Amino acid sequence: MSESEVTMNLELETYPPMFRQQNNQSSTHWKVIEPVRESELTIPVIDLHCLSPEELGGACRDWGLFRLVNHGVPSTLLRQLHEHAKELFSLSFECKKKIFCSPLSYIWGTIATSPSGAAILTGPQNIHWVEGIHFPLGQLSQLQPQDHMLASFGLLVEEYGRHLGRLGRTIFKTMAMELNLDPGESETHLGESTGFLRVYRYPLRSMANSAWGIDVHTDSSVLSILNQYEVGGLEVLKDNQWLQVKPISDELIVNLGDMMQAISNDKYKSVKHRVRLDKHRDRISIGYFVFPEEGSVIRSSKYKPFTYGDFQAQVHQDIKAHGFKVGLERFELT
Ligand SMILES: O=C(O)CCC(=O)C(=O)O
Ligand SMILES: [Fe+2]
Repeated sequence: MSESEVTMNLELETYPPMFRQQNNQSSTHWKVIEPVRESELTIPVIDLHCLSPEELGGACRDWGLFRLVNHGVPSTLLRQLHEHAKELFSLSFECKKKIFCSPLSYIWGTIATSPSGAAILTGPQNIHWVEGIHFPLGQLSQLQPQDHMLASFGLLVEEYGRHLGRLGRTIFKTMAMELNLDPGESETHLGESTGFLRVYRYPLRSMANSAWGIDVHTDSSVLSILNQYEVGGLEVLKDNQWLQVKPISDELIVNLGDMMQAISNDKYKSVKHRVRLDKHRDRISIGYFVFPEEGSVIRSSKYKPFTYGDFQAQVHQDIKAHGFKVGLERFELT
C-alpha cells in the first residue's frame, strides 16, 4: 500500500461508518446546477461600528443575509477555533463518540437535533454529508472534559459564544427598532440561554455520493451567524439564482431564520441556503444559532400564534414522516 493510501485509510477512520459505507454507492444527485460567483452580485456588508437601521433593514428585506464587519471578534480567536476544530475532528470516530458527551453531542448525517441535542436522522436517502459537535451555550458550565484538547477547545467556544451573544443582541435590537416592534414583547423573542454553537466538518466531495454537505433549507433560528474561515461552500438563493458566498476568514455571515421571518410579519426573509462539498479540501465551519425564549409566543397577521417549541415539534414530526422540514408554511393562516 502506498503512503498516500495509508493516510487515506487512516483519515477514513476519522469519519462516521455511515459515510464510509455510503461512499461506493452510485449517486442519484450528480446533476448540479452551477452557482453564480459572488462578484457578479454583491452580498450586503453591515458595519457593526456604524450600524444603520435602514441599511440593516434593507439587507434583511432584500436578502435575509449579510456580511458583518467590524464585529470585534478577534481574528486570533477565529484562527484558534478553526485550528483546534481540525485537530478534534481528526481523532478517530470512536474516540469522538466517546469524548463529545453530555452536555455536548456529536452528530453526523443530519443537522436536526432534539431539544436534548440528540440527532434526528432523515433516512438513508437523505444524508447530510457533515459531522458536527453541538455545544448548548446555556450548559457549558457542566462541561468537564478529561480530554485536554477538548478542555481547551471548550474555553475557546465559551469566549466565542460570549462574543456572538453580544452580536446577536445588538443586531436583534436594531432589527426590532427598524421594524417598530413592541420592546416589551420582542425582548422575549431572543433567548440566549437556548442558543447553541455547531462546529462542522464536511468531507471531501470524492468521499460522498452527493455534491451536497447540507441540502437546500432555511434555518429555524431567529439569527444564525456563520464563519466558514477558509474553505467556501455556502450558497444562497437570491432572486431564483444560487450564489456562492466567498469565504473571508475574518468575516461573519449573518442569516435570518424562520423565527425572524415570522417575528417580522414576513417583512424580513429567512434565506434559503445549502452547502456544497469541496473537491480538494475538507471544510470546517462554525455556526451560532439563537432562538426565542422558551414559551415566548410569536404573533403576526400571517401565522397562527406559536412558540418555538411548537415549531420545533412540527419540524421533527415532518422530518420523521416525510424526510424533510416543511417549515413556516405549517403555521400559515389560511
Ligand atoms: O456550514 C455552513 O456554512 C452552513 C451550515 C448551515 O447551514 C446550518 O447548520 O444550518
Ligand atoms: Fe443553515
